[in-house]
Amino acid sequence: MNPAPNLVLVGPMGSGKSSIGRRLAQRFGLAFFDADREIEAQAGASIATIFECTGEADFRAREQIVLAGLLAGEGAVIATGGGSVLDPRSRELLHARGFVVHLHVDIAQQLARLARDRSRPLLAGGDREAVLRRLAEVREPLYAQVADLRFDTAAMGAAETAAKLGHLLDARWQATAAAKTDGVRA
Ligand SMILES: Nc1ncnc2c1ncn2[C@@H]1O[C@H](COP(=O)(O)OP(=O)(O)OP(=O)(O)O)[C@@H](O)[C@H]1O
Ligand SMILES: O=C(O)C1=C[C@@H](O)[C@@H](O)[C@H](O)C1
Ligand SMILES: [Mg+2]
Repeated sequence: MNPAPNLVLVGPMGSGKSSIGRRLAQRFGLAFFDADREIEAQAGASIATIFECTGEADFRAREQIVLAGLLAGEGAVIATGGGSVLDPRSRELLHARGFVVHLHVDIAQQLARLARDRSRPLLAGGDREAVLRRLAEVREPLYAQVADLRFDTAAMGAAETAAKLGHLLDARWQATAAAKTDGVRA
């Protein structure tokens, strides 16, 4: 059984990890952390600048360290970055320290949701659809590997997704967390 000290959202860019995570934290009265924003705060630079100046490998190293730090805590909702599952150490920690929800979205929806976005460096050059397909091929099995629950967000807006997922988690995660963690606001 998963001790589930944290509620963690994984999934591809535009699946709603940040927007849904913030709403779920409000619903459950828990702290909210967005790993991408924590990386930026620690680096004193935007993700785009990190990619540009020190490269993706440096970003991934930072991502692993930040995620490990967040997962060491308890009682939080954590929105991960889309590539957080690439690192095997992160996958192990996600499994050990979180009730992990895989937010699923199809590529057409991703393209629509991110159409105006200019902050994600992996989408900065050229054929966005091809990039998203390539990322999905590698990552979808990894999201599935770490997930306790898969939730399809395709047909819903952000508020409805958060409400429906929150309701599902009342039974699935909240009960587990309340029974299994000591002193955690659950
Ligand atoms: N279920 C949803 N329905 C409609 N729009 C959504 C939904 N979830 C998120 N969005 C919108 O899609 C955009 C991207 O969402 P968000 O930033 O939460 O994705 P993310 O999974 O955190 O991406 P990343 O991995 O790049 O951090 C935002 O503008 C958000 O409002
Ligand atoms: O899917 C990815 O690899 C990324 C997703 C974002 O959350 C950021 O972590 C960054 O833009 C890279
Ligand atoms: Mg995000």
